[in-house]
Amino acid sequence: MATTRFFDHRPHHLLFSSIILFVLPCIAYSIAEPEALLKLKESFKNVEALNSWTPDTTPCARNTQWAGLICANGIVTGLRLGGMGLAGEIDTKALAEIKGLRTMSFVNNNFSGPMPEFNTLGPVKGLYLSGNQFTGEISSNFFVNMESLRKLWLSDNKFTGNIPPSLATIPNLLELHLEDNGFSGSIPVINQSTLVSLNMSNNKLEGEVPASMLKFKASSFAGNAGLCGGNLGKECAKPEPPPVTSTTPNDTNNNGGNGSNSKGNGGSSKVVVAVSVASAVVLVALIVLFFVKSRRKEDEADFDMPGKENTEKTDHSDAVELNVSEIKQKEVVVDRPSSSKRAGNSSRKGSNNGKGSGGMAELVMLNEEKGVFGLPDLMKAAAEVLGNGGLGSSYKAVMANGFAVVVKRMREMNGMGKDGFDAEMRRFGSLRHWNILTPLAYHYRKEEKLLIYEYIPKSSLLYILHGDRGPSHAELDWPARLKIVQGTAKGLAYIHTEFASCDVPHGNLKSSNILLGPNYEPLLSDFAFGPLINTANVAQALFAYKAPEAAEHDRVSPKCDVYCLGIIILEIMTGKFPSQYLNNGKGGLDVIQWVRSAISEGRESELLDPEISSTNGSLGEMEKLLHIGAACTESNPNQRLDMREAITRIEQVQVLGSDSVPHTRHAPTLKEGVGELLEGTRLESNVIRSRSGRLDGEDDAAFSIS
Ligand SMILES: Nc1ncnc2c1ncn2[C@@H]1O[C@H](COP(=O)(O)OP(=O)(O)OP(=O)(O)O)[C@@H](O)[C@H]1O
Repeated sequence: MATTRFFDHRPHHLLFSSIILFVLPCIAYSIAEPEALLKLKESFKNVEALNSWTPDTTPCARNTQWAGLICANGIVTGLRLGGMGLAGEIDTKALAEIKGLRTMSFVNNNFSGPMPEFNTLGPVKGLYLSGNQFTGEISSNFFVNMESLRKLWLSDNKFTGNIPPSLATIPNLLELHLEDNGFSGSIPVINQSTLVSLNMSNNKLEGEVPASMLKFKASSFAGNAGLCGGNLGKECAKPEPPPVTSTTPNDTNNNGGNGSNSKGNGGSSKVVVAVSVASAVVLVALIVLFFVKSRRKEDEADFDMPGKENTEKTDHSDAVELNVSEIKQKEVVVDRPSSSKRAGNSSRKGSNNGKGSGGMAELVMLNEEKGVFGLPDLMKAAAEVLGNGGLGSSYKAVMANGFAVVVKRMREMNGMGKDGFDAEMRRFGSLRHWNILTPLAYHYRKEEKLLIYEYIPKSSLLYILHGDRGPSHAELDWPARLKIVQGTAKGLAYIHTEFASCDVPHGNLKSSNILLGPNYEPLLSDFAFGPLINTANVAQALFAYKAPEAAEHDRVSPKCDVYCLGIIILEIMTGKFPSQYLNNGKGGLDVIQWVRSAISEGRESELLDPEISSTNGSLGEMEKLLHIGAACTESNPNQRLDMREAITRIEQVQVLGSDSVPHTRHAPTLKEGVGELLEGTRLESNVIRSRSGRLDGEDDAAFSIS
C-alpha cells in the first residue's frame, strides 16, 4: 500500500473560508470613502499589494476596482486584505469613515501591536485577524458595543490575558476562534445559542470548561494544559474532603485506614482495577483475533509500496458488487430511510448496536443500509491486511453471510471521549452523497477505535492506476478518468459544505482514498479526520498538510484540499505515481514540477498518459484539465484556484471523444455538486436562521481566507 508518512509534525492553526450572500445595507455613498481608504493605506507598511489604491481612481469602479475591496452598489462593504504581506498599524479612525463597512479580513499578514479599536466602528459583522502578530490583553469590556458581530477570528496571534467576558454579550455570535494565542485564566461562559463554531485550543487556559460549553468538541479546548472536565480526558480535581478521623498519613496513603473515606476509596479502586483488567483482557482478545486472522495474509501485503494491496476476491465478491450497485441506486434518493437490514445471516447478537457481544464494547451501527452486524460477526470473519496508512491499518473482513467490510484500526487519535467520538461518527454516518463512502459502524474503546466501511471490490484509484495493470486498468480510458476527476470534485464540494468549519475539510485526499465503484464512480473516504487526530500527529497523518504553505509555514486552509485535488488530476492525466505521496521523495515523479515546466514550454501533449493521449478529438479537453491540475497545485495559495473556481473549471471539461464508460444509472451532474458548494453556506445560514429565528450572515461579504 502507498506510503503515507508525510513530513514532520507542524502544529496547525485554523483558517476558514466563508461564503455568504449579502444584502447591501441601505447606506448613502460617503464622499470621504476614497480618502478614508487612502488614509488607511498610509497606516500600513509593505503596501505593494495595494498599488491599485491611488487617488486618481475610484475604489469601486467596475473595471479598476481597488484590490481587496468588496463593493456593493458603488460603496465599500468589505475589506479582504488577507495574505498581502501588510504590516504596520490599522488606522481604525480611517476605517470608521467607511460607513458601509461590515466585514474586514486582515488575516495572514504581519500586523502587530495591541488589538486595534475595532469597537469604535459602525456595525461590524465579520472581523478576521487570524495569522498576525497582535499582542497584549484585550480589555474585558471590549465587545460590549459590538452587538452586530457574527464572526470573530483572532486565532494564531499573540494575545494574552483573560478571554474578554464581554464576548458573552454579543447576541448573535456565530463563530469565535481564539486558538493559538496566549490567553490565560478561566473560560468565561460563552454559550449563545447562535454559536456554531468555537475554538479556544492551544492557549494557556485553566480550570473547568463551563458545563454549558461542553456541546463543543473537545478539540475546541485541546492544548490548554490547565483545562479539565467535560470530554477532555482530564478530570477536575475534587475539593479535598475535610479530615474526619485521626487516620495516620501512612494509613491514608495505602488506603488501609479505618475511616469511611479510606474504605470507600479502597473499594472503588478495586472496582476500577477489576474493570480495567477485564477491559484489557477483552481488548487484547479482540486485537489478537484480528491479528491472528490477518496473519495468514500478512506476508503478502506490502505496507509501503503502492499497488500491492491484496485484492484477491473471495467467492462472495460478486454478491458484494451487486450490493454496491444496489446501494448506489438508492443513494440517488436524498434522505432515504435507513431501515433496510440486508445482512442476511448476520448474527443477531451483533444487532442492537452490538449489545450482547459477551460484555465486549459495542459495535455501533451508523448506517444500516447494508444490514446490521456486530463484533462477533467480525471476529468470525476471514480477515486480510489491506494496508497500513497514515491513519492506521486496514483489514478486509468477509463475514459468514459473504458481506465484506473494511475495518480500519485508527491510530493517532486524540483523547476524544466516547460521547464526542460518537457525535463525530454519527455525523459521518449521516452523510449521503453519490461520491462519498459513508461508514457503516464504529467501535470505541479508549485504546481502540475501529471504523467499519463497506468493502469496495474495485479498490482504489491508486491501485487501478499504478497497480497490476489488469482489466480495470485497461478500462481506465479518458471518459472514465474524466468521470473520476469530476466525481471527486463533486464529493469534495459536498465535504466542503458539510465540514465548512474545519480548517481543511477533507484533509486527506489522495488516490488511495478514492475508491472506485463498479462503473468507476469515485467514492471518497478517510475525510474530515483532522479534528479527531492528535494535534501532534496531524501533519504527519494527513496528506493535505503536505501543501507547501502547510508544510513550510504551518498555514492550513481549505486550499490545501485544492492542492490535493490538483495532484489527483495530474496523477490521473499523466498516469504517473506522484513523488508527493512518498516521505523521502525516493520513487515516483514530481508531477507538479514536471507538468509546470512542460506547460511553460508548450509541451502539454507530452505529459498525457499514452494510454489516453490517442483518444480521438479530446486532446484539447485533456490539456484543459492538465492546466486546471497545474492551477490547483500552485505553491502559493493566493495564486492557487479556490475550490469554487476549480470545480467550475472542471465542470466545463468534456469528453468529446467517441469512447465512453457505460452508465447504468443516473449520476448527478457536476453542476449539482457545484451548486452544493456554492449554496453550502446559504444552507448553513438557513440552519442558523431556523435556530436563531433570524436571518444571519446575509449582509456579510464573501470571504475566502487563505
Ligand atoms: N472500503 C474499502 N474498500 C476497498 N479497499 C479499501 C477500502 N478502504 C481502504 N481500502 C484500501 O486499503 C488500503 C489501505 O487503506 P488505508 O486507508 O489504511 O491506507 P491509505 O489509504 O494508504 O492511507 P490513510 O490511512 O492515510 O488513508 C488502500 O489501498 C485503500 O485503497
